[in-house]
Amino acid sequence: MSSISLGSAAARFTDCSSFTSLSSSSSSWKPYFRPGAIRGTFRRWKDGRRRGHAAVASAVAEERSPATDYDENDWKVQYQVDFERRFDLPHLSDLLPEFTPIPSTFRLKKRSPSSEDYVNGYLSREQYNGYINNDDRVLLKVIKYSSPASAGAECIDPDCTWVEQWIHRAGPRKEIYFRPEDVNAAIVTCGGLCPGLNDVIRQIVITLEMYGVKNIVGIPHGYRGFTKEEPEIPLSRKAVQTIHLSGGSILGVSRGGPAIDEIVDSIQERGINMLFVLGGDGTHAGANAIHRECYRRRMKVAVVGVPKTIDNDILYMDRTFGFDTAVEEAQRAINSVYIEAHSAYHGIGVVKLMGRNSGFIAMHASLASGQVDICLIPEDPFTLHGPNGVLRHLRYLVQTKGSAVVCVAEGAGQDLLKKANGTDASGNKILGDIGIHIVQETRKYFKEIGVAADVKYIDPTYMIRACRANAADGILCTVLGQNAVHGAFAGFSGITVGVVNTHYAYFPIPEVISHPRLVDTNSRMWHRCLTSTGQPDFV
Ligand SMILES: Nc1ncnc2c1ncn2[C@@H]1O[C@H](COP(=O)(O)OP(=O)(O)OP(=O)(O)O)[C@@H](O)[C@H]1O
Ligand SMILES: O=P(O)(O)OC[C@H]1O[C@](O)(CO)[C@@H](O)[C@@H]1O
Ligand SMILES: [Mg+2]
Repeated sequence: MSSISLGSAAARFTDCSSFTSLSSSSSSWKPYFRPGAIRGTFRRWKDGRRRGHAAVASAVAEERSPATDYDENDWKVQYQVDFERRFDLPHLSDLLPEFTPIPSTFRLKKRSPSSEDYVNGYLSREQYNGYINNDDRVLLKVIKYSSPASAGAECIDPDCTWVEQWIHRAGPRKEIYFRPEDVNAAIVTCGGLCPGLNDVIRQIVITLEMYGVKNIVGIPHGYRGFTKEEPEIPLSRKAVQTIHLSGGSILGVSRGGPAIDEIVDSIQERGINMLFVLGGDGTHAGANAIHRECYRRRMKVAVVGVPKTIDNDILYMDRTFGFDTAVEEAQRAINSVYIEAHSAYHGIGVVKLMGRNSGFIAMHASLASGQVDICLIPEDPFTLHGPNGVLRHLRYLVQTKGSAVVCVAEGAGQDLLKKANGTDASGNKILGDIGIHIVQETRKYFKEIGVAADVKYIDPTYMIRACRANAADGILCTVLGQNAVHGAFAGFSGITVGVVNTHYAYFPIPEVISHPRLVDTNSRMWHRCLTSTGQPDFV
């Protein structure tokens, strides 16, 4: 375990000279958040003291005015503080305030800065090397609603139609909380496979080495690798140089595994002080529990996640790595099933795609291919039988167009299947096979009505997941991997990294896994998909 000294948490927050109080400008602005407003609570109050947002929050909770600056606008402060508190990042110096940071060892420029490169104790702009300030924010959301009613719960003020939300920007900080020579970094990949896992592993290793880290290991087969018998896998730039050229994870994956206590015991015994966790919602729940247990034991361990899921079901992010590749591969399967169906007499092609809770892959692949007549997702219930059912529409399609293609997400229509399939080792519900069910019911239905139908079925799910990342995902993985390392060196723990409005941001883990991100069936995108397929309502 490393043990450099860290400074007070306040050292993380920088100059506040540009802060404008909320009330001083409140008459001229409507938004809940505006650039700088979120940062405001970290800054100087009217009494000249600096306080963090926690002080504002407790003052608001006690119905005191936190500072005269905030007097007239309690609802704004409350909402702002709530939002800001939710998205504030846990930092090791919150736990161990005695530690002070050191200048970053991550340099993009060849030349190290000399004393002339510093102005008032800070690196001059030229020497800044693209470092990110802890006060920098990325726009999560800005919406100008047409009426307060359509803004809904996001606007507390009855007149408000404007919502802005800002979150922490990812990237290298000019001060770091670990000496590279003290770092023992470990990487673990959990859950199911996903295109790009090797790309992220590779980039984490490369970036760690750029900071000067020598001790990097991989934990084999997910959290299961934290048992005593499992030896670590040594990692270096040389070892990972070409791993991104194939799919899967060189470390292996698994579901289930040891209890959090046992994992943290193992982290302690192995002396790991930076843990990079690649996985989905379950993995992140585990990562957060590990972070909290390390915190409880006062262990200086930075736990940083990188969300992995082809399902794209993580909140707030533009997309998760692997999703783009999955959509591209899914299109190939749709094209094959289309050709089969189109070439047969009264051909019906059914393709099942992944998507446990969320139909993003099915929706996007249907939109991309333009060959799908019926897209079925978990978020939009449907019936197979009856006058408004899928089967009646299939009959109409084969009799008018000659063929039809159905694209179904694996989590769709689970209410139509027999219940109680149990759970997997991680506690996830085992889904019934909706693809097979649709095929069987279609064959039965056409036989019963005496209309010929040639039903073909493709289940490409594991082929899609085992692919190597495409170019877009390759870039995403690279940037996420780098930012994961920057986050750990910056001293954050219990965080994860994602792309938001094309910028990269850090999130506290609980915020992104509070529930799965779902396709909004009132969204324009789902309506576009329905326009493209031409399917009616199936209820
Ligand atoms: N709530 C939880 N708390 C602690 N650990 C968890 C929790 N949920 C899952 N895990 C652990 O996280 C690991 C991965 O979980 P899971 O199998 O659900 O995959 P996932 O990360 O959600 O990825 P995928 O997208 O492939 O489903 C498992 O080892 C599991 O034991
Ligand atoms: O068969 P496995 O490995 O349990 O994984 C299946 C699950 O993994 C995912 O791809 C990712 O969560 C889901 O869509 C799917 O239900
Ligand atoms: Mg999951």
